[in-house]
Amino acid sequence: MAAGPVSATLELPGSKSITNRALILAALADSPSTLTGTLRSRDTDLMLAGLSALGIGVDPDPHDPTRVTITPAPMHAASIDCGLAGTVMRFLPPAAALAQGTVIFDGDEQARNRPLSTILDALRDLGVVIDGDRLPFTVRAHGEVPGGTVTIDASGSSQFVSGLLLSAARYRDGVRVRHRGARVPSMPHIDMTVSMLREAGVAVDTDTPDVWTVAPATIHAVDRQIEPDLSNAAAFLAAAAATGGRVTVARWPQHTTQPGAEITDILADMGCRIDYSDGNLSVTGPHRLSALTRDLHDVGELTPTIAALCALAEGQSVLTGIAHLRGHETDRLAALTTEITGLGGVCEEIDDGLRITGAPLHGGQWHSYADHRMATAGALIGLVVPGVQVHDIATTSKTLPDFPGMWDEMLSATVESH
Ligand SMILES: O=C(O)C1=C[C@@H](OP(=O)(O)O)[C@@H](O)[C@H](O)C1
Ligand SMILES: C=C(OP(=O)(O)O)C(=O)O
Repeated sequence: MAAGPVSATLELPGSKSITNRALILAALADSPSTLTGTLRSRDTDLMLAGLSALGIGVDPDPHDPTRVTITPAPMHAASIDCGLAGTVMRFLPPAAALAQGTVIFDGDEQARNRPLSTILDALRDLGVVIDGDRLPFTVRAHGEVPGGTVTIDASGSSQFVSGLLLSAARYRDGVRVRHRGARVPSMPHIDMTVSMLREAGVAVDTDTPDVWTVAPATIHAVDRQIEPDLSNAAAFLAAAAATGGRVTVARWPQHTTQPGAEITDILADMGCRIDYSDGNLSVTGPHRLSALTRDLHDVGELTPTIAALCALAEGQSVLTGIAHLRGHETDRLAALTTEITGLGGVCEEIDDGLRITGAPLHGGQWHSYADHRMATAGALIGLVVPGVQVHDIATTSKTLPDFPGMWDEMLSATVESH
């Protein structure tokens, strides 16, 4: 529990989404790249380990592990652990298809349920030989991929499109991806992919909606400074919202492709005040949070944080556009419903989202389902509800290994300021 309204200033480590894109692009580039401020967490370390297993040079600075030099090299046979990371299981196979040899992919037991066949079928259509439709699967690579046009239904995950585009310039004929189906979620994450490809000198045609075309091209090395992870920042900003306190996140980018930036708009809708000055973003929580009715289709990964706040808000919230969260780290709609209800809250699953009505909550167990964002959502509720026990808080190491330390730091800064 927080001793009162939280009051803290924090620095967040690098963005998971930018780090894992930058690593793939650096591995496929024409010369070495140095990435500064990379996220070092389970998801990004699995990406580093996967690239290294394929033969790519991976050299963290011994004095600063967030500064990593990636040296492209011919890729060879390897065994790769994807853990539970969507960005590894969907971004690495298209790159591994350019190796010379057999590449075996596996991951956590729970990762075997995550949707994957869409991108594996797409790779088959582009000329890659793959055994299997989900983890574990094997890519039988022979150094070249023909490429071409492929039609997929990406309504289950934007990462199917991003994964194909990131390696497309290295395929013989490039790649044109056409989406056919219900709308693609997390579209800003695809825009992030396109923008990073363009920064690496790769032309991407996005003139036709739901069609992305990458011509064969050299991927140029880019030395990047990775921005702080704004989706991870969201949990800390939400702490200000939940307690009526004030949290400042330093180095908040003025312009960003990270969808997590939308948290400010969402918190403002719930009654928070947002201030931005000199690169610092501050959120001040209201006395009582207002309910929220919102389509979260573009920012699905913020859902656990927002749902936790809705459980604490006054009135009925309706979160829509997030049916695809059933294929995230866990079925997040079911998990949030079970855990919020377990603390006496009112939460029900609807077709494409959640309906949550603010109600007095009581203490109890909050299960994390190996999902980093479920764990942080439980911690958030535990700030204002006595006796909430979050199981397996260590699962936050997926994208923020020091979450428990940073959370404690935020709370101790709060006590000092009272
Ligand atoms: O490309 C990315 O970096 C991501 C895309 C989104 O995936 P979905 O489109 O599967 O939601 C997001 O939820 C995930 O956390 C990261
Ligand atoms: C959905 C998420 O992760 P992944 O990259 O594993 O899909 C997430 O971080 O909320």
